[in-house]
Amino acid sequence: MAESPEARELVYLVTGGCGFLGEHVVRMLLQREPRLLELRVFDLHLGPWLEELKTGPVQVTAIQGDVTQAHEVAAAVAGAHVVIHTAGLVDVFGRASPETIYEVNVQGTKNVIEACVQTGTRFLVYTSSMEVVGPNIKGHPFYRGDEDTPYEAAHSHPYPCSKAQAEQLVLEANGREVHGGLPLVTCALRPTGIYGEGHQIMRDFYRQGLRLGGRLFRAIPASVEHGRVYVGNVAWMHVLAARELEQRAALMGGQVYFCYDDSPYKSYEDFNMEFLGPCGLRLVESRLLVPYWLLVLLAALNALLQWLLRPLFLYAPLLNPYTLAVANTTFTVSTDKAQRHFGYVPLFSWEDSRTRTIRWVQAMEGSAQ
Ligand SMILES: NC(=O)c1ccc[n+]([C@@H]2O[C@H](COP(=O)([O-])OP(=O)(O)OC[C@H]3O[C@@H](n4cnc5c(N)ncnc54)[C@H](O)[C@@H]3O)[C@@H](O)[C@H]2O)c1
Ligand SMILES: CC(C)CCC[C@@H](C)[C@H]1CC[C@H]2[C@@H]3[C@H](O)C=C4C[C@@H](O)CC[C@]4(C)[C@H]3CC[C@]12C
Repeated sequence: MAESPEARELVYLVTGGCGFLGEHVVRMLLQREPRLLELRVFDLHLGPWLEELKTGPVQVTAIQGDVTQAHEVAAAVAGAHVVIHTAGLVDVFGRASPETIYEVNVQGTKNVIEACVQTGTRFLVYTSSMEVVGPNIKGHPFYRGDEDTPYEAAHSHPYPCSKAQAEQLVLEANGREVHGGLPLVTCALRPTGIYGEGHQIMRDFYRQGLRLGGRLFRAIPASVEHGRVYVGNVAWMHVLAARELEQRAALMGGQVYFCYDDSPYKSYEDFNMEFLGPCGLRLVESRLLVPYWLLVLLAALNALLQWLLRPLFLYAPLLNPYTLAVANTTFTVSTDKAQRHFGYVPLFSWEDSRTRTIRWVQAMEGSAQ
């Protein structure tokens, strides 16, 4: 006898659903959550691509809203079974003020939690970050660690500080009584550096390489490992975690999970070359040309210029003391906690992830291909 299709009855809300990760989560939910009845996509800026999703069997509701506005969040959350909170201000380049970063990342997360409590939504998955742990300001390496590896998480930059505070709020909210009397169940997912279709920084590196005549110059020693994870696998992990939170509330509630897959351990630049190489760029060894002390000096100069020029215009290059420290400190994870707790196995192999990302770079406007 053919299996009867599962009833469509669940309402999901994805905050930040039009961002790099958010779009992948939205598309993954539509493909892989058969019980979905309505999908609410909440974002400050709605993408035109949402329109094409509105013709399928799931009701896709686009909500233009701001997570810092408690009433807008509460209205969007009301009646949802599950919230996946990916909205955030990802800024390590000094584009936004520290106050704005806290307002969006911390106050925004408080608003999401309070909305769940007030309206009776029981399941909340939060997109945290590896940066909640490190690299720390002391530059200590974190070499293929897991969720229990001891590490001194000392931060000073507003972005990791805000993500750490928000994650803490989400974990503390686990077990709170929501409207209707049942407990809230929360968990936090911590991606390392996400890559894949739509990754703005990969786009920036590619364009920079084209401007430099097809070359990029190595700044970070090849021996420094930087954790990377494919966006499709991060999205899949969110979908699975959200699905399993109800059945495995006692095990998963209040837990953190690193996001991982089979992407190889490499330096930030060598990893990028896995995609940019096949698209015509090459990485020039430049250790003698650009010694590390010069990079530190350039990064400090960029920070000074940013401060001096701020009254006139925003100068926010990729290289600053913080990004240099992150790129130059080994931080990689090796864990199977998500598999043990909720059956996560990467949906995309490394080969798939690589091929998809290369195709996306090749399709970019102005591509060398
Ligand atoms: N990109 C990475 O490598 C990475 C790694 C680890 C964790 N994360 C986390 O993943 C999440 C998504 O990151 P991303 O890389 O997709 O960033 P992104 O900037 O592409 O997406 C963030 C989305 O949030 C929305 N947003 C921002 N402020 C908002 C507000 N006030 N109200 C409503 N929506 C708002 C933006 O419009 C955007 O669509 C973030 O929480 C980030 O901290 C990202
Ligand atoms: C030294 C320069 C030549 C290279 C600069 C690269 C730099 C812009 C990159 C390196 C590492 C990147 C971060 C890392 O992948 C992880 C995260 C966590 C996530 O929560 C937000 C993005 C962030 C901070 C990446 C930003 C870009 C970084 C610093």
